[in-house]
Amino acid sequence: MSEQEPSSHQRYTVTARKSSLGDMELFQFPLPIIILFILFLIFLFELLKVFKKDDTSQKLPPGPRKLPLIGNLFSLVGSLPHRALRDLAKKYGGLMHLQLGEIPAVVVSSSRVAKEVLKVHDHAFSNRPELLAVKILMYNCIDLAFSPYGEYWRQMRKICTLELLSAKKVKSFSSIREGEVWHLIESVRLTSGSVINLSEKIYALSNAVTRKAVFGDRCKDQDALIQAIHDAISTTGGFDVSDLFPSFKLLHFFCGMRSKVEKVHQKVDQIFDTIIHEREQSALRNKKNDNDNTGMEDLLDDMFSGGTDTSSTIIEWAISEMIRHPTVMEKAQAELRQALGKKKIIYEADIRGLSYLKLVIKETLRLHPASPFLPRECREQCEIDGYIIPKKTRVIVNVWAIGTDPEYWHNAEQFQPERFENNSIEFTGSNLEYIPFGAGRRMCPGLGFGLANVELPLAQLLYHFNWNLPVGSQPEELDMSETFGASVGRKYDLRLIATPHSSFGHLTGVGKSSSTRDMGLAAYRR
Ligand code: HEM
Repeated sequence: MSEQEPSSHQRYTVTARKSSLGDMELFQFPLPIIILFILFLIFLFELLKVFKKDDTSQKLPPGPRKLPLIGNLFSLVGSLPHRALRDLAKKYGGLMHLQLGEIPAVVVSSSRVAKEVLKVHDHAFSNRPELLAVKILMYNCIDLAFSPYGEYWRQMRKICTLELLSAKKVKSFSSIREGEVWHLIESVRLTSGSVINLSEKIYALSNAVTRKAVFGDRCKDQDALIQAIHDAISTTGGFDVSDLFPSFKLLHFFCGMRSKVEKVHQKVDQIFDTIIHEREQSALRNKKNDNDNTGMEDLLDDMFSGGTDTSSTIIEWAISEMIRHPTVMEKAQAELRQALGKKKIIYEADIRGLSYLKLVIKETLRLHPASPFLPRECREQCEIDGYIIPKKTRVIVNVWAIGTDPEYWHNAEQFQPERFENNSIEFTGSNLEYIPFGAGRRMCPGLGFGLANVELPLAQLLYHFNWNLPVGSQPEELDMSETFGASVGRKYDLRLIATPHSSFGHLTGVGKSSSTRDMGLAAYRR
């Protein structure tokens, strides 16, 4: 051993002395610095976990880098979710992985991947995500739209498609639609050239049709119920704090979502109680009279909440687009006025053969799908495009992004109904580049009813009136901003001036003379 080298005993003593010196120095740091240091270590640890996860889960679809706790939520700030997700998809592709708060999600933004999800692996993606608002409002998700995939859902769906929403049933409501549209036309005509809030009128029409189809004239609280359903729907967009951080119960409390939904639920619940009571009484009376005409109707209550907002939203967007594209409006009006001549009363059968009107509706549904997302959840681990989608991943099919994908659509964001001329693209779920009603097992069963609620009002509004913006506004100035909920509607109400079409002299005076008016309504009540 050389003189300079310490003995093993000396080495031990030096080390021990160093470490005891270190301890002393540590305890000399002020407490806040130590706390900050510990917090920093925790943050670092979390960050490493995220990177490590990214390393080990290479088979997840690509996506932007996730931050601890909030994941990719910051990427959604600043624009509406369907637009923000489309912009992200431009960078990361048609299948993208995101972490939305606590929720792992994949976003589908191309028709090719949509085909994989909604057709090839439809079975694996046929669940719905569990949303707080839906859980509270729909008595723990027992409704058709949000019930988990399984036997219960299958039975409900069968009854609904075969009995409640069959073509025969939809047709049986035609006199309700015809009568209510007559009321709308009358009320617009009476505004005689002043600016009207057309959004309100269209919404009231959809409510009235829904209300009458569901309750007839029996429910006392119809208006309150429809309003409550509207409020309820606005809470089910799926991007609320409570849906992105389901286990942070305290956060739900502070954000007020739970109490808001519970209030709406209480209102709906009270009204349903009254309806059930009334129906029990009526069933008893029917039983006494040996008259069994009850049956399916109770299920309708649950079903029709989907019908009101969607139909009115589509009519609003169709007219907005036509205001911005006057040549389209003129073409649609010319078709109607040519086909209907000078008919006073218009029935659904009269507009069945109109082709341009259908193109206008199709194009509106492409640019403004009432539901911009199909909300799904993965029931079992699945492989798509070589990537793994773990079980329970939330799946967001961006219907709007797919419908405006420039790879499939020429001038994708322009309103051109002619694009549907001479091609076989339909919204029945077989063309995956165009899915406003969804596709696969959970596709919308209310397609027929929904379209019937759009076609007749739109046709009559165009047939009877010419439409203009308030004086001084140019068509291209019409604000087309959107607002996000379960459906994407206009942010600002549509205010227009209606001028009765000049060649309809027969309409002038209708309404002033009650006998003419009654004649019209009687025709609908045939
Ligand atoms: C024209 C208006 C409508 C549009 C654009 C529309 C759109 C949609 C969409 C995109 C879905 C999700 C489909 C999927 O996940 O693949 C859906 C589901 C559904 N829609 Fe509609 N809908 C409309 C009208 C209606 C009407 C009038 C009703 C009922 C009277 C209705 C009842 C339902 C139900 C019950 C579901 C859930 C089906 C299930 O999960 O099995 N919809 N709708």
